[in-house]
Amino acid sequence: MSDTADGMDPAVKQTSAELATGVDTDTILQTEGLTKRFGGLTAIDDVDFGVEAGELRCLIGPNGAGKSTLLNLVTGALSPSEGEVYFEGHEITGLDPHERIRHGLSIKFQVPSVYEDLTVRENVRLPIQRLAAGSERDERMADALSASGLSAKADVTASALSHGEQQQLEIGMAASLDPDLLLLDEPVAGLSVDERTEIADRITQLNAERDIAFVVIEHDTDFVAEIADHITVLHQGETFREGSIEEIEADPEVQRIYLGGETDA
Ligand SMILES: Nc1ncnc2c1ncn2[C@@H]1O[C@H](COP(=O)(O)OP(=O)(O)OP(=O)(O)O)[C@@H](O)[C@H]1O
Repeated sequence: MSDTADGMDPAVKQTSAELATGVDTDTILQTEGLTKRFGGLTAIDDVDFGVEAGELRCLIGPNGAGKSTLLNLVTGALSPSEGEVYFEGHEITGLDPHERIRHGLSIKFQVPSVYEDLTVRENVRLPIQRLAAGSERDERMADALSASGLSAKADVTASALSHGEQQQLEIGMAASLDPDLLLLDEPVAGLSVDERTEIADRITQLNAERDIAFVVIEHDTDFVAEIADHITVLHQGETFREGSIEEIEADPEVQRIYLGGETDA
C-alpha cells in the first residue's frame, strides 16, 4: 500500500492509520499488505500484522504457516515482494537489519549464537562495547547480566552453560541493546520443563519491568498460555485468527488447522 506521504524520507513516513487519525495509536509494529513469494510459493500473503507497545504477543501456526518468514521480513533478513513494514510510525521496509536495530528492534534467533569460548561476562560485553564506554558500559553490563538471570555465573565459560542458560544469555544480550521490541523465534525449543519456566520468567519480567514488547514464535501451547497477552494464528501465509489464549483455544477452526494436529505442528 502507498498511503504514506509522497516524497518523504522513508525513515520518517507515518503509518496510514496515523495519517488517517492524526493520533499515535501506540502501535509499535505494523505491517501493511506484506507479501513474500519464493518462486511460485506465497509464504506470506497480504498480511497486516500489528503489535502494541509493551505487548507480549505469540505467533503460532502449523509448520510452514509463514511464521519465521514474517519475522524475517520484520527484521530485514528478507525483503518483501510487496507491502511495507512500519516501526514506531516510521517506515523501515527498505532499511537493512542493523539500521532496524538502531531503531529499537532486536531479535534472538532459534539457535543460540553465543561465543562458547568466552565467559558470560565477555559475551555480554560484546554488544554493549559498541554502544557505551566507561561507567555507562559497566552499568549496562550489570544490567544485561541481571536481565539474563546469570549474574552468579558471570565468569563461567559459555560452553559450560546448559542450553537453557545459553538461551537466557542471548535474551539478556538482546535486552541489553535496550530494544522497544524483541523478536524471539522458538526460544524454548528442545528445553526441559524447568528451563522453559526460567525462560518464561525472563520474558515476562523483561516485559513488565522494562516495557519491552515481544513477538514470540512458539509451538508449545502451554508456554504460549503462560506468557502471551495476545495470540496471532498464521495459516498458509495469512492471518487466520487473533485473540486471547482462551479465544484461540476455544476456536474450533484453530483446533482444526493447528491445535488438533491436522498438520505435524
Ligand atoms: N528461503 C526459502 N526459499 C523457498 N521457500 C521457503 C524459504 N523460506 C521458507 N520457505 C517456505 O515458505 C513457507 C513458510 O515457511 P516458514 O519457515 O516461514 O514457516 P514456519 O511457520 O516458520 O514453519 P515452522 O513452524 O516449520 O518453522 C514454507 O512452505 C517454506 O518451505
